[in-house]
This record gives sequence, structure tokens and C-alpha cells, in this order.
Amino acid sequence: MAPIQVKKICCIGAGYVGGPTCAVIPHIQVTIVDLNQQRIDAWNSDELPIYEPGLDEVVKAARGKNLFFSTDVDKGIEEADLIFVSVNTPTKKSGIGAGFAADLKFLQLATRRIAEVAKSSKIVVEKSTVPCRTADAMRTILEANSKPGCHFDILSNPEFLAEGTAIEDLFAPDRVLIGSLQTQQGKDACEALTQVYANWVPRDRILTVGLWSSELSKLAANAMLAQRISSVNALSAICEATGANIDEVAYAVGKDTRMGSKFLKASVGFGGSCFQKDILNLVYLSESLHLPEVAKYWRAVVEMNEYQKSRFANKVVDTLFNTITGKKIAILGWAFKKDTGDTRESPAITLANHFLTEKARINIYDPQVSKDQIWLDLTDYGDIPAEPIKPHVTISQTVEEACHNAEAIVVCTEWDEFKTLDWQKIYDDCPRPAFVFDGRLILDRKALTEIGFKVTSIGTGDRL
Ligand SMILES: NC(=O)c1ccc[n+]([C@@H]2O[C@H](COP(=O)([O-])OP(=O)(O)OC[C@H]3O[C@@H](n4cnc5c(N)ncnc54)[C@H](O)[C@@H]3O)[C@@H](O)[C@H]2O)c1
Ligand SMILES: O=c1ccn([C@@H]2O[C@H](COP(=O)(O)OP(=O)(O)O[C@H]3O[C@H](CO)[C@@H](O)[C@H](O)[C@H]3O)[C@@H](O)[C@H]2O)c(=O)[nH]1
Repeated sequence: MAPIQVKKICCIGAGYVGGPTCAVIPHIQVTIVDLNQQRIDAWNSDELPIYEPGLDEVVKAARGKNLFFSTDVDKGIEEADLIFVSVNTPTKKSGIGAGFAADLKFLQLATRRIAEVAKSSKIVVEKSTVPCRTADAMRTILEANSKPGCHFDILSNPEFLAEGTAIEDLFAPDRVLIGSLQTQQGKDACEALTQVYANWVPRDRILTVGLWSSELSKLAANAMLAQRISSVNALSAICEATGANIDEVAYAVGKDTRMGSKFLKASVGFGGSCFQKDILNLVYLSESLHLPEVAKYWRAVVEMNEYQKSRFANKVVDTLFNTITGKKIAILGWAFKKDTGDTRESPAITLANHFLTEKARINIYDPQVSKDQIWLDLTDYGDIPAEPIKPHVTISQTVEEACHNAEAIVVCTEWDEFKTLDWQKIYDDCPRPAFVFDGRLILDRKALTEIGFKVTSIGTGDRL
């Protein structure tokens, strides 16, 4: 049989993954569809809905040529021979597995829509991060609702991009992973998707495995990355108590080629929409498989992250002589990491809530996050009333404005611009003693101390 050639692709879900992932596909016609009209309008405008270095150029070069954004989900499905399902899979908020399991309602709705609308056979690709064996549920939904003569091949093709470096990651990925059933038909579908990627990814970086291994590998990769951060953060507490320095320890440990130096930066805690969600998903999977020890092991990674955030927040209160009531605290950075405007699970939110509970006044600055988004985060998308906290919160347009008269400055995101601030000028504008808390280890502690700041850095003991 001649190999299947993909001529038209549809991607369901125009989010942080769907948009960038499909924007880098050359030649082949790709239509990204979403139910959210506002999001699609933004993708079709000069103000893209997400901030990602290099994304603007890539989208503007392809849009209207081989890249299209639309809310016409049905048309997108009908015309495509390969469909990426790239919808959100958040943690369940209620019902069985609440707080741990992935909520697959968006994925299931999209799958059902494909079955109902498709008039010809399709390759359906799980791009969203999903629990192991989700492809089975998708197959059941597709087969139960499909029209006669329509056949669906399901592939797993998890995405490994990190926000802030998405475009680099997509153009030169460490690997592309494709999972398929090991039947002839499954392998043919896998080859069809391989050929799409082979347009720009070297063949030896395209890994083909079984469906379940592919699904589990995504959860495993995130769990092991997050575990590294929790490990280094656990060590940062020991450093603070002993006088060791976590950057030096991480440097020494990372020189071991078996370990490598990446992903060993101590921090105020990891954030982002994926790590916590995917580890909790793995915890739930382990429990469902009656593996309580395994579940406990992975749960500890998330618990250590919670501990790190509250440890840091408590340190601010302790250092400010055990009370921050009425004190002004500048929060520098709101995004969960630099080079993104994404705030999902950002540690800055946890810290701000902690400071507000202690009745401090907070001044927030972030170069990429809008005022509206910060308010959505502070009110948990409307679940917490804004009125009582309004007098305690200011959102500033500049670092200087945020730091004016601040008794403490807390760096929550590692934005490059914070490294090169005029710290003397900021110091001159602060009451004494002036405190800085470096939650990202990006500041020159010695220089700031010489200016007169009292500096507390994660994983850095005071003892010489
Ligand atoms: N954000 C990341 O960096 C990242 C990286 C790798 C993998 N992932 C995974 O990829 C998936 C998507 O993540 P995201 O960050 O892009 O989410 P997102 O919330 O930014 O985007 C998902 C989009 O899907 C749309 N959608 C939901 N149901 C739909 C339906 N039935 N029909 C049409 N559109 C629908 C939503 O309106 C939304 O715009 C998740 O499973 C996530 O875990 C995310
Ligand atoms: O040494 C480090 C590295 C990261 N972080 C923090 O960890 C979080 C996550 O960072 P990162 O992994 O760089 O960004 P994400 O966009 O969340 O990407 C992760 O999650 C994605 C979604 O599944 C995966 O595709 C990526 O491979 C995986 O890196 C952020 O708060 C970072 O500040 C640290 O504290 N120390």
C-alpha cells in the first residue's frame, strides 16, 4: 500500500501548545480551530494571544499562506486528514479523583466532535498531555459515533516544548515522540506523522514507540524534571542552615556527566500549568493501579514545592521582624518563569496571597502580565471577592514605581531586566533597613549588600 501522505492538518485547541506547534509546520496547510472566538480573533490580529519570543515572526510569515485560525471547528475537522487534539487537560476540581486526576472533558468533547463530523478516515493525534491509556477511551468514542466507512487511527504525540523557549524547542527539538498501536495500520499512521515532522526534524530525533509508552513518557519526563527542582530546592534549605551555597552545590553536582547541569536552579518553587498537574496525574494513576508507595514518592515532589514556597514566604515575614502588617512589599515578576506572560500556578500568586493574609500592602510589577490577568489570579478567577483586597494591592507599570517606599523587594520571576536595574537608585527610594529577597538567585548579592540592602537569597547561608 502507498504511504499515507498528509495534505491537510487541523489542530483543535489554539492555546500555548496548539498555536506555536502548528505555526512551525512548513508547506502543509494547517488550520487551528478553537471554540474561543476572542482567542481566534487575537491569533488573526497583530496582538497574538500569547507572548513567546520569536512567535510573532513565525505566525506572521505563515498566516494566510499555509496557516489559518478559525472558530469553524467542523469545517477544520472535515477537511483534514490528520487532526491534532491540543485542548486543555486541567486537574479535576470535583468528583472522583478531584485534585489529582486529569479532567478529560475537553478532550472527550473534541473527540466526539471529530466522530460526529468526519465523513472520511482520519489520523487523530493526542497532543494534549493525558493519562496512560487515554487513547483507548478516544478509540471507543470514535468507533461508537463514526459514520460507516470512516476509520480512525489514533497516535500519541506528546509535546515537550517549554514556555519562553517554545519556538527554539519546536524548530530543534531534543526528540519528537510518536506512539502508535503496533499493528500495520498503526505503523502506517505513525509513518505519515513521521513524514510531517521529517520536513524539519532529523529522522534520528523522531522516536516511535508503543501508544502506552508514549503517553506515560510525557508524564514521566515532567515528573523527573520537577523532581530535579524539588531535589535542589530541598538542598537549598540545608544550604541556608549550614552556610553552603546552592549555586555552588548545583554546579558541583551538575558537572557529573551522568547528571548534567541543566534544571538545577534553586528557586522559590516551580510553577506553570504542567508540572504540578502532571505529577498529580501520575499520583492518581499510581493509586488507581494500587501502587501506594509509588504514589507517595511522586506526591512528595509536589509537597516539597509547596514547602519551598511557604518557607520563602515565612522567611520574608521572619526577616521583617515577624510582622509585615501594613508594610509595603514589592513583588518583582508575576509570570511563572521569564519570557512568558503565562501565570498559571505561578509561585508569585502563592506569595502574594501569603503576604495579603499577613495584611501587607503589595506592589506588583511584571513586564508581560496584564493588570487584568493579575486581578484574575488574585481573585482566583472571581471566586474571591476583589473589594477587600483592593486597598492592599497596587499594580505598577515600572520596577521603580513598584519599589518606591517598599520595605521589602521580593524577586519572584527571573526576568533578565531585574539583573541590570539601577539598584542604588532603588535603595535611595526605600526606607531603612531595606530588604531584598532573591527567590531566583539572579541578583548580585555582594553588590547589593555593598549598596546597603539586607539581602536574603534562596539557598545561601549567612555564615561565611
Ligand atoms: N503549555 C505548555 O507549555 C504545554 C506544553 C506541553 C504540553 N502541554 C499540554 O498541552 C495541552 C494544551 O495545553 P495549553 O497550555 O495549550 O492549553 P490552553 O488552555 O492554552 O489551550 C487549550 C485550548 O483548547 C480550547 N478548547 C478546549 N476544548 C475545545 C473543544 N472541544 N473544541 C475546540 N477548542 C477547544 C480552549 O478554548 C483553549 O483555547 C494540555 O494537555 C497541556 O498539559 C502544555
Ligand atoms: O532549574 C530550574 C528550571 C525550572 N524551574 C521552574 O520550573 C517551572 C517550569 O519551568 P519549565 O520547565 O522551564 O517551563 P514549562 O513551560 O512549564 O515546561 C515544562 O512543562 C511543559 C509542559 O508539559 C513541558 O513540555 C516541558 O518540557 C517542561 O519543561 C518554572 O516555574 C521555572 O521557573 C526552576 O525553578 N529551576
